[in-house]
Amino acid sequence: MALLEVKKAGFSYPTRENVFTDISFTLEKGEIFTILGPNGAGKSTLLNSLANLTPLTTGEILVDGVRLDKMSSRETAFKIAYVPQTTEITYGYSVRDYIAMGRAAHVGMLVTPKKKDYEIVDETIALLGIEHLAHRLCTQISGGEKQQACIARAIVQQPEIILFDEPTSALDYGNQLNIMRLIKKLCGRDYAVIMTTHNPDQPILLEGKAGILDRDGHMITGTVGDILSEETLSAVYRTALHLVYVEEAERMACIAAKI
Ligand SMILES: Nc1ncnc2c1ncn2[C@@H]1O[C@H](COP(=O)(O)OP(=O)(O)OP(=O)(O)O)[C@@H](O)[C@H]1O
Repeated sequence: MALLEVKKAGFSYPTRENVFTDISFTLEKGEIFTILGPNGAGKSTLLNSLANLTPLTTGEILVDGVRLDKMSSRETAFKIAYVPQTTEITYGYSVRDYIAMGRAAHVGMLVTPKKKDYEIVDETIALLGIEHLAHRLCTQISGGEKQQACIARAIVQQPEIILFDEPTSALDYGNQLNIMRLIKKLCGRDYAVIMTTHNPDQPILLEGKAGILDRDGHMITGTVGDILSEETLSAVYRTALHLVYVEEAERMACIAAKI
């Protein structure tokens, strides 16, 4: 039995039918699934369903063989953590206390985290290299720094699957690559990761599985090597793109044609 099984998943909003249809894939511990697709294709909508926030219209999602829509929010929190695209942190918590809130499913909603919980929080702060932010107020940090705090909060939840919605959208280039390295490290620690991105180089760097969602709500899935082609990427982004092997970087790269 797979850790995550998505079977013929489909979703419609009352005002927007078939945002995605007939999506199927599986994910095991330690695997990464990167979702690409143009603006408005339905990537965040799919993640919302995978996070058990919005139920599918058709099909089903199973986690360890249990239907996700039958799980309570606490049961879901033990299995799945979600890092949404934007999080408004309006209260004046310190970054360390905000991250500690990720322990809620373990300690109880209104219970103060214990020493052991703060040890997990501090380990995660060190893992992300954001010690300098720990005692700053969430209301006084930048967008990219908030994104890093949200990622840390998801990790301390100690789920089995982490969903990242464009986790690098607010980050400088160095920190984008740090998050890619962190995601690889998380997979090495047996977390399964699903993330969306607008950067086709990211699935190439991460390897593993990928899905390309098109404007009609259809998704092709497979290994990165199998499904990322110049034809598919150029069609999805409606622009000429090349996949070239870069000797110095020892990898393929997605390069836009001259503009
Ligand atoms: N609450 C809603 N009600 C109706 N339609 C919605 C709602 N939220 C999103 N949509 C529409 O559903 C489609 C998919 O939106 P979604 O945010 O999932 O796309 P996305 O692939 O994540 O886009 P982006 O890359 O721009 O973040 C879009 O056409 C969007 O306008």
